[in-house]
Amino acid sequence: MTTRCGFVALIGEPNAGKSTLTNHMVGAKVSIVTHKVQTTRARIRGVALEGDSQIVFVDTPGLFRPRRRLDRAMVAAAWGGAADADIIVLLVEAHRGITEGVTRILDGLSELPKGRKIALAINKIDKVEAPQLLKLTKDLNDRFPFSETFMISAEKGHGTGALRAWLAENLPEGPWLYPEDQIADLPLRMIAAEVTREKLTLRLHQELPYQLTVETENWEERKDGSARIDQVIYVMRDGHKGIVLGKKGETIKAISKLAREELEEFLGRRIHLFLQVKVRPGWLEESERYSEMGLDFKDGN
Ligand SMILES: Nc1nc2c(ncn2[C@@H]2O[C@H](COP(=O)(O)OP(=O)(O)OP(=O)(O)O)[C@@H](O)[C@H]2O)c(=O)[nH]1
Repeated sequence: MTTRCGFVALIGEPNAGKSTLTNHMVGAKVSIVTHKVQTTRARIRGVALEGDSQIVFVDTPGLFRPRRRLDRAMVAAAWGGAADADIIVLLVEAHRGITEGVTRILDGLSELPKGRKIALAINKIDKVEAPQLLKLTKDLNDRFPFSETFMISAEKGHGTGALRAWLAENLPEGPWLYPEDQIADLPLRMIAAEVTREKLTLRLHQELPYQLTVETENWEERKDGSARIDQVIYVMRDGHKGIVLGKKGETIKAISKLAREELEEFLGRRIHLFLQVKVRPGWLEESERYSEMGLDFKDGN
């Protein structure tokens, strides 16, 4: 049997639907989907199997205009991820069309070395009528020579099968990166951290959630079928620690409960979740943290 395997980078503006598409393709909730933009901080991968192909999805952070240093690292990571991938898929929102952000991404694509397959996926087609969709398809293809165009609804699953099949056929021949029986376990620690970060984000609406990170430090399988998961929530300042903990620890308790419930549902078994809050001043500026968060595409592959 000839196997195929490779990386597929999903790029697009914030909210284009990259996480939704990854989740749909992989069939598990690997990255969080919220209405807030720029939630995808870590480089979360999902692995999909299609026939003899193993498709490793790279869910890049949004390509937006960088401000702080971390933002710049994210944009660089997104382009780095795209440049290293075997196939790039640009997601454009059907109803928003060619925005300034899309124009910037098209310019960026033109600067990448030639020869790589770059597909266009027009997403959220459920929001537009056919004539508008056809015009956008033509306009985008006039601007960039895409290998292929797909019209999809990541949320409803329309057209995603065709995209997946095309990706599977176009990846390079080679051995699978992940043994079949390990695929399910692969991103679990990351998923668990993302679930907790999602609950924190939803609970603490202000600026704060963007200034914290969650790491799964320990994962212990227990004989009774349950699992113990230890996580650390890193914040920037002592004051933030107080906010995350809440009065008499009420906030962290509520977050822990919500995260545990979602994990139990996702994993289908009992979970003992232990959260700790630690202050790590200036982590936003610590460059070594970026690679730990998976922001350097070349690290840890
Ligand atoms: N109507 C419609 N909504 C969609 C579709 N795909 C995604 N969405 C919605 O669009 C929003 C953004 O989707 P995400 O998957 O979080 O977008 P993203 O590109 O990962 O965003 P960032 O992580 O911020 O870069 C969510 O509210 C999704 O439910 C679609 O096909 N149709």
